[in-house]
Amino acid sequence: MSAIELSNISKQWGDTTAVDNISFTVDEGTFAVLLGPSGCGKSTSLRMISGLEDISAGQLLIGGSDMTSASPADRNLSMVFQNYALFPHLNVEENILFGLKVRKVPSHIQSQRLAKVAEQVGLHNLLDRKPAQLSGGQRQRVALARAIIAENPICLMDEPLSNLDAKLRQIMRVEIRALQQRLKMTVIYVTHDQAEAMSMADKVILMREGKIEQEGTPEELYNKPATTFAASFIGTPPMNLIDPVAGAITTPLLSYKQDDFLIGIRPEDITLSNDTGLDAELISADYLGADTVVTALVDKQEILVRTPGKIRVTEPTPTKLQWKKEAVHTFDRKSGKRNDEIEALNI
Ligand SMILES: Nc1ncnc2c1ncn2[C@@H]1O[C@H](COP(=O)(O)OP(=O)(O)OP(=O)(O)O)[C@@H](O)[C@H]1O
Repeated sequence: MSAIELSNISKQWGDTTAVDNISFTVDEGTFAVLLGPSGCGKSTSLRMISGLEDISAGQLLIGGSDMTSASPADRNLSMVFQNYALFPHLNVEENILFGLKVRKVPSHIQSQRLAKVAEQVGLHNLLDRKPAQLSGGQRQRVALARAIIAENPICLMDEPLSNLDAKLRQIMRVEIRALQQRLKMTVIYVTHDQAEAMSMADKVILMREGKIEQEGTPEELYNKPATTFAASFIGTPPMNLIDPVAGAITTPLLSYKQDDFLIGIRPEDITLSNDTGLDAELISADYLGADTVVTALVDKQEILVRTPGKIRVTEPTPTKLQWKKEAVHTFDRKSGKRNDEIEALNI
């Protein structure tokens, strides 16, 4: 039985359809990420699961029970928000215990759980502090502690790391994932950051304009993007989408019906060569430390190549691009859908 099951869920505001007939399941103990660009309906979907927003159509099951119209309190979910929603006048301990006090949980149980949770999230030395006396990461931990202490099996998180700097975000990603695995929580986590989704998720649900574009493991989305949208949303830099018949690309990249297809090749799957390959011109380089992302021009199409070490490009430099046949993805030009029937050729 799935922990959460959405069937044909929609959200309508007047003429606006924010969420359009989506269905997915999240198994117990799974870390699921709702991923997609701004405005695609991630937060609305999460808020419908939490009960903070009504469901316009469809059915929501939590632990097998119909919760489509249940009140938020009856759903037994915890929630962590982007702004943490801490009470400024309460100290860390009072913030963490707030929900248990409201529910009149006996005080000896409150103390036991507080000691355990404060240790788990590393707040045991800061229980007397007010939120204003904490760093961003510490505030985030208080919000997490408050969600965990409720001991609800399911936790919903809406962009919980977006107020933190890049370094702390990376640390907290690892912490949240480790905590989720240790406590065997079921998590649904909203983000627009594909790197966050790739590093944390068991299952990614990629949304676009209120619909689900693709769902699967991070590896599935990376290795077999179902559409050009998924291909260009996952990966940094994203997959190159190349028009094989534009301008001077006369090399036969595809075996037939070339003009119906686009080919996709990830920057990390292309190598630069002096001998053989597709003629190109290097026009710029972006040095990242361990590697360099160079921009190569083939006719008028820019193709990004991730190459090890440091490369400098001071003037347009001729080169050749090579890739393996297995690295080529093919997509229908009109629908944008992946089509593995098309045979790509080696370069
Ligand atoms: N209360 C509302 N009334 C009308 N439209 C709304 C309301 N809330 C959200 N929307 C619209 O619904 C769509 C989805 O919004 P939602 O906040 O779910 O997107 P999101 O993917 O979470 O975006 P972001 O990453 O920017 O938070 C957007 O077009 C938004 O403008």
